[in-house]
Amino acid sequence: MPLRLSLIDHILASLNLLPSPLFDTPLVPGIARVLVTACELNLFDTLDRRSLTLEQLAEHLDCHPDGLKLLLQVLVSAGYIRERKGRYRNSRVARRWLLTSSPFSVAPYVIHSPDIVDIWKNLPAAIRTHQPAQRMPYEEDPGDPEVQRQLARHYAGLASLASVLGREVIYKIHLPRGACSLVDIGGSHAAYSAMLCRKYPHLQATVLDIQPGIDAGLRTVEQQKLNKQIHFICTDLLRDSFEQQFPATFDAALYFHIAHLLQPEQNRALLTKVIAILKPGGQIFFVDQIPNQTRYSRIANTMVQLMANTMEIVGGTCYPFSEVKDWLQSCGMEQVREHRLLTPGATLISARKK
Ligand SMILES: C[S@@+](CC[C@H](N)C(=O)[O-])C[C@H]1O[C@@H](n2cnc3c(N)ncnc32)[C@H](O)[C@@H]1O
Repeated sequence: MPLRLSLIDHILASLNLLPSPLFDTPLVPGIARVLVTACELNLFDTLDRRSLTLEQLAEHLDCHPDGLKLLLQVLVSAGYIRERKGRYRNSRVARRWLLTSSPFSVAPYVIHSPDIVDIWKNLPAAIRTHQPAQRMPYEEDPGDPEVQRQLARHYAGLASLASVLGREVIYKIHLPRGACSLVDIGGSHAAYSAMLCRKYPHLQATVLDIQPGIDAGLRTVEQQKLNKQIHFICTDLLRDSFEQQFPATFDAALYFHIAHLLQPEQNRALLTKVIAILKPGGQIFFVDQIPNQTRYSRIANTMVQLMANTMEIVGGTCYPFSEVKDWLQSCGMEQVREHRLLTPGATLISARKK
């Protein structure tokens, strides 16, 4: 965790004797920038399974030792690096969450996070006007090399998030016996489809997305050798008709992290199209940041609140369970259930077509 308070810090802060707002800024954004820099330098992978002296590490990373030492001091204070007798090694947190070799690595999401921070420069405008202050990255010109780099960071970040959240979500998804077809709405990197295809080896998944998302998904499919099970269709979810393209034959649909991008009427319209291509008895699985889900996790609530602020800037928001349930029921779904997840900030909702 970036801010690790000592007992004395904690007591003084709870007595309101410390200027706590100065921890939130500039201290936390400063630690965040240090962490992003360390990931971009590949510092944690360089320390994988070994400890190095400052000079050795500086040589590997092509850095000046005096500059690197300042970065390392913050990483040690923040708990990402340990230092003993002049040698540096990864902490437990870094080994589990930041190493490329770890199945739980969120390093690509850390590297993508400055793109999210950049959106927040438009927060005052969005708060004042309650209108989108900038476009979603998907609406930018995909031919622009800077947009291509940003989207590549975005999809890599989302795929790494899937490696953490996906295990829990996929464990909770139970497809009916004999289910063989899945449609993954805006599934891009295809990481969730890939996990479900491994859980259900007879499943055929169809991922619908724009071309840059599909390019990310094709890399997943190639790495995991799932090209016989996962297929892609380039489509505009909002504008294109589904029924002409697909017969109503899907056993299940994933609607993961799509709702927060859209306005309520757009969600209703898209869900209507998705549900129309499900078989009777077919299931939809919906994952998103749902407000007010937990009283016990302040982190989870703050993450959802920040996501709602971020989405407000680009024309979306986070929706409560009652609203999602209403959309699903009005589109002909029943048995709408929410499933709490341990991973903070996400909720799974499932429903069945009548
Ligand atoms: C927030 S991402 C979610 C990706 C994935 N489902 C997940 O949970 O990680 C939203 C996805 O919707 C796709 N998308 C956004 N607008 C779209 C549109 N109009 N047509 C097709 N795909 C779209 C994006 O490319 C992206 O893959």
